Amino acid sequence: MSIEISTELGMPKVEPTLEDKISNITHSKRTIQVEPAGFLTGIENGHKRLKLDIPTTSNKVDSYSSDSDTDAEAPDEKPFSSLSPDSLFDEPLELPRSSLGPDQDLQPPKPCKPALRTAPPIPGLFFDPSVRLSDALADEVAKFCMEQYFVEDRSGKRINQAMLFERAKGASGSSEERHGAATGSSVPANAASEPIFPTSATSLPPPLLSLLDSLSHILKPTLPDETHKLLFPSSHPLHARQAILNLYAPGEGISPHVDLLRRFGDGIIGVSFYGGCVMQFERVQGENDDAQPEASDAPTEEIYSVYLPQNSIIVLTGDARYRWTHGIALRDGDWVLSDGEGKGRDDDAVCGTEVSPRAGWIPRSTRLSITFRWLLPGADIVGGG
Ligand SMILES: O=C(O)CCC(=O)C(=O)O
Ligand SMILES: [Fe+2]
Repeated sequence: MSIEISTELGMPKVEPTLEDKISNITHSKRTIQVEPAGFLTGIENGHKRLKLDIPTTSNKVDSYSSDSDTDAEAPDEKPFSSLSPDSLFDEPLELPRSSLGPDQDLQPPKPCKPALRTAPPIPGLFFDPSVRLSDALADEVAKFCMEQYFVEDRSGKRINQAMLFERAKGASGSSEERHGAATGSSVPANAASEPIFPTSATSLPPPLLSLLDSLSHILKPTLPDETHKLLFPSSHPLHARQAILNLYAPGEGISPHVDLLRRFGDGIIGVSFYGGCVMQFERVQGENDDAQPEASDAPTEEIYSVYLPQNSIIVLTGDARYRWTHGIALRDGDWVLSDGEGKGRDDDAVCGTEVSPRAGWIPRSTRLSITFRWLLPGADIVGGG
């Protein structure tokens, strides 16, 4: 079953519940699938899945051909083809806009500042382009996700987002149960006002659990101990994880956002599959200043762009998670500093009509991302009214 949902992209000040999102959205674009793993009561079947078919603007030409460029009510609709409804801004933000037009697909946006290939100096952001999943593991995980979640629905629409949940260990019910296949019937039409998660299935599917296991090993030597512990606690974790899977066609992206403050905790892991893209980080002005108690040394720039190659891993904690937005511009490709360049030096980038000879245009291909986040207490109580 499909449910039409829509969202105002002018973001609400009060964080919406899933029910709010289902009932209030008006401009959204993603066809999403929710794979519940059960921490709400009320639904018997552990394999229900919810598809939310959202009016799409995934066609990049459409997104630029509209004459509503100055439409103040939907300022963020055009530059991005996708918006995770689970990752809304806490405040509206002015979005960067690509200068690409429908006939300029392979033209770089100008003025242009090529993206870095290494981590920018944002506290709490960990990224090392040489630390990657093996091709074999990446292929296995991506293949599983594609076959399991990114199928066409009955109307032929491509699903491009799936959310998977686990249950916190120690919560009532068996924490050891596993569920893999996302098969079964859809939720009832009034799902938005009912608990949508079953009680039986309680964990992420095995390929994602082994991905987490590998990530723990791969990241161990590169992360500070406390960051590694935050992401991969050795004893039972306090919180349940959510995995959000996003599939991007070339030209698609995600609006700059801070992952919901009251729904997700600190410590976010993002993995890129199939293709790379540039992720842009922009310091949040003012609004989230009290989200985290400790202040940090201010980086010199307000905006950084970083190229995330295939099979790479990025970790956001602290400031990077709470005080900086992340987003992916709607573009067919990205200007990226050449290999060996971009060690975080400001003078590597050239702006204006010239682009640094040390930068190259990397066309986008299909990209799958898997993002792991901790669900905060109460974040599982969605849609129950
Ligand atoms: O695709 C990505 O890497 C980012 C996804 C994201 O930020 C989100 O779903 O909140
Ligand atoms: Fe996000």
